[in-house]
Amino acid sequence: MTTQPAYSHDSIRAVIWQGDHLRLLDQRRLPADEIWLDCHSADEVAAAIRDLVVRGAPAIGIAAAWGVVIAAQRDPGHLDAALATLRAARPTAVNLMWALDRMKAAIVRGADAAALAREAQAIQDEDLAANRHMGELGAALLGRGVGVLTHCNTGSLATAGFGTALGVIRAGVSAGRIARVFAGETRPWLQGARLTIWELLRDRIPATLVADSAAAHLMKSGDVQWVIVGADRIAANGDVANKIGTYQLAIGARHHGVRFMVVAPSSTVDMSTASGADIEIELRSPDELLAYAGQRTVAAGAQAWNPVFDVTPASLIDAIVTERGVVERPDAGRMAALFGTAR
Ligand SMILES: CSC[C@H]1O[C@H](OP(=O)(O)O)[C@H](O)[C@@H]1O
Repeated sequence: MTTQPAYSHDSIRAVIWQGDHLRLLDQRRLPADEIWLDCHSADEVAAAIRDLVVRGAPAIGIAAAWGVVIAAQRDPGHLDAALATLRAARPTAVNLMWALDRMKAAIVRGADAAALAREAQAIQDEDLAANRHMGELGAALLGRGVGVLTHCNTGSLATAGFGTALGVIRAGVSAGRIARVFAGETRPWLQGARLTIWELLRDRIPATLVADSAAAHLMKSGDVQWVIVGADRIAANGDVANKIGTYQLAIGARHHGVRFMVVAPSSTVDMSTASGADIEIELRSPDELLAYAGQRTVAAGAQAWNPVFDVTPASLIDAIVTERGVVERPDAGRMAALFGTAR
């Protein structure tokens, strides 16, 4: 008798091509409401990326690729303008630029709207396959019965499905390697509290929410052996830009002897960026900090600084897991051995 896992793994699809427009699960409204937003132009797709209707590095690259298809169907004379608008939507996640470069290369080869749709579908399908493979590779590193802490949301909502760091967690739970999952709430936008917990509950994977500020205390307790996170851009020397708060998790992990894993497809690796110092960090509106659920929580007149990513130096990372393989103790030489010297 085979035992079926109690979880469905990747039943969530947040980016759905409808043949002539793009349907996005509105991540601003989760978990309270499951509302879909239809985009009928590249401008609408760019706005959806900018406003975090769709977010997560691979997912915004996939959405942007479909945005190019919409432009090719409706306004083929202005494809360069559509590419530029989509490219400007968010600055840090390199998957966006990677996907648009790939669509641009297809345009240069003479692709029509139908051929561009095949390219966008390939980008989406390859991401799902990469996630499944990374899940196996990452889970194999874990040991047995471990506790893990993750940050932000790196699951089906952030990708074509299954997820990057959350894919490793799904695979690790399936294989019986993970005993406990903790998710940081991920202030200020609460991707961990709102999205990761929602995804894990749908898969019937028990998870415990912790305040971001509880992470060091949790590591000290001994309940966590691995921190597992995603990435928005990985530089040639192995430095990793990821959701704000990742850097302090890596510092805490090293201090407490907790291992630190980054999981991302090769589309997140940017060998043309030498180090994390060269990565543009997105600054978002102070209002994301000054208000909560639409209600102002900070005294009028206060200022706020809201960088939404930080850079974890390669020296604090034990393993970078990609679909091409694992880079342990990453540095420029080990990265070049797997990814070459430039993309
Ligand atoms: C699967 S990568 C997800 C990645 O994207 C997040 O950022 P955001 O929610 O602002 O798009 C975060 O950095 C995650 O690690």
